[in-house]
Amino acid sequence: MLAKARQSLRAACDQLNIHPDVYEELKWPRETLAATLLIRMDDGSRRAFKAWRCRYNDRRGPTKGGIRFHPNVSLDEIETLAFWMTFKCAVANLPFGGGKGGVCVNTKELSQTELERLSRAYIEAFAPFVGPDRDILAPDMYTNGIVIAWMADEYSSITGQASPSALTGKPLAFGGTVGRVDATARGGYHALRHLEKSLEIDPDNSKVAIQGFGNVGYHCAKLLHADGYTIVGISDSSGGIYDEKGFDPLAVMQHKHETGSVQGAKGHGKTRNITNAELLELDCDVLVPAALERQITLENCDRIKARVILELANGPVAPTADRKLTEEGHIIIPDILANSGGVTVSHLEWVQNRSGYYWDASEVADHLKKTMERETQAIWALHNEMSLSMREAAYIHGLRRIAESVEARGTQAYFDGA
Ligand SMILES: NC(=O)c1ccc[n+]([C@@H]2O[C@H](COP(=O)([O-])OP(=O)(O)OC[C@H]3O[C@@H](n4cnc5c(N)ncnc54)[C@H](O)[C@@H]3O)[C@@H](O)[C@H]2O)c1
Repeated sequence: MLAKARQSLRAACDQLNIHPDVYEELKWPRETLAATLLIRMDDGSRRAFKAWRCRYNDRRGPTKGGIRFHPNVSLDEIETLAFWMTFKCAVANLPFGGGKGGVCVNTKELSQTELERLSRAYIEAFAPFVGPDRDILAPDMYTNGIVIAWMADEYSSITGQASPSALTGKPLAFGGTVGRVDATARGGYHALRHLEKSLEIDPDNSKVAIQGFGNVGYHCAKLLHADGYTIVGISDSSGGIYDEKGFDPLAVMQHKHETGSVQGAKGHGKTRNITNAELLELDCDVLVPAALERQITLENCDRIKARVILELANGPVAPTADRKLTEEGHIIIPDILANSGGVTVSHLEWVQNRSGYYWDASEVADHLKKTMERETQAIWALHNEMSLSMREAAYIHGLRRIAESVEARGTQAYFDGA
């Protein structure tokens, strides 16, 4: 994945005439640390888990990015996600570079106490890498507020002082910010709403399918449902559900809490169970991938019917599929814009922790809305002016900002006296 991301970067640098120093800086991560976490399990046995933390680029500020707990986590995935974070932070104009971390683990096989030991072991292994001015951690797939609280607690124990700003996504009582829980979904929602007119979307007559019903997918469903969109399809790791007449996301979440799956939840009409593959191919206006990367590939992109794809997951559309879908007229609101609301509010958490002054919900919400609208508008304008896909426009928008920060430190032209 990183090799592919690098190819797109090369193309964008060439197209924009960006100084070669910039590509040279961005083609590899600045540093990646690997560790093996050894955990004592509840039955007394020992288990080893592979873990990574990557700081991709810190020209615009300390690196920032989530930690993913998933059985398929790999070095390539972590470095690619850190690359995307670098651009995402630049797209949102935050004073951060990009980072990412992960542990190869199926959290469903761990007890809560084992999960706590694993979370603390992660920080123990990577503490020298981390810090409010170095690398700031956050939640990602299968790492929630309590995991971050254990990590923040461990980090404070190691450093011997309260350092809440080294991790964001903390619970409110532990220095978290209001508005973080649904920030990623809300950011994507603002991006979509801002484009509704341009894309000729009428919420009251639009059908939405959402893949993934965790933090991001659930809150997105709630926000769009409240605006009149009909949520016709929802899925999680165990499969999906479809109802032409739509679902109430709250009722589906209640069902998931009770049974562990969205399957079996009832909608407003004739509900049926579907597979995750079918969910992506549903007849709908807006498709929201909010689970894993590479869900839409060359293999299934011909069967995608949604005109608009709002990428709340990171990298859900493979590059080859992205090209094909774009040529066919689908509009893809790319991940580095669509899901940047999470890191935007994480930045506010970091600011509040550092200043010791906490904002109220409306201040956070206003800031998020303004940021999303401003950056969405800029990217939409670039997309139109330069006849680019929205993804290309978003990368170029971020790349320009990163390039400025690299060039501010001097390029070959400066040293040649040109
Ligand atoms: N949480 C954030 O603030 C944030 C920020 C930016 C991007 N993202 C991205 O959004 C995506 C979802 O993150 P989240 O925080 O909601 O995670 P989460 O762990 O809360 O939820 C993930 C959901 O995806 C489902 N899922 C897992 N495998 C699946 C599969 N094969 N098919 C369908 N569904 C599957 C799970 O059942 C769960 O409902 C990830 O790609 C993440 O990187 C999250």
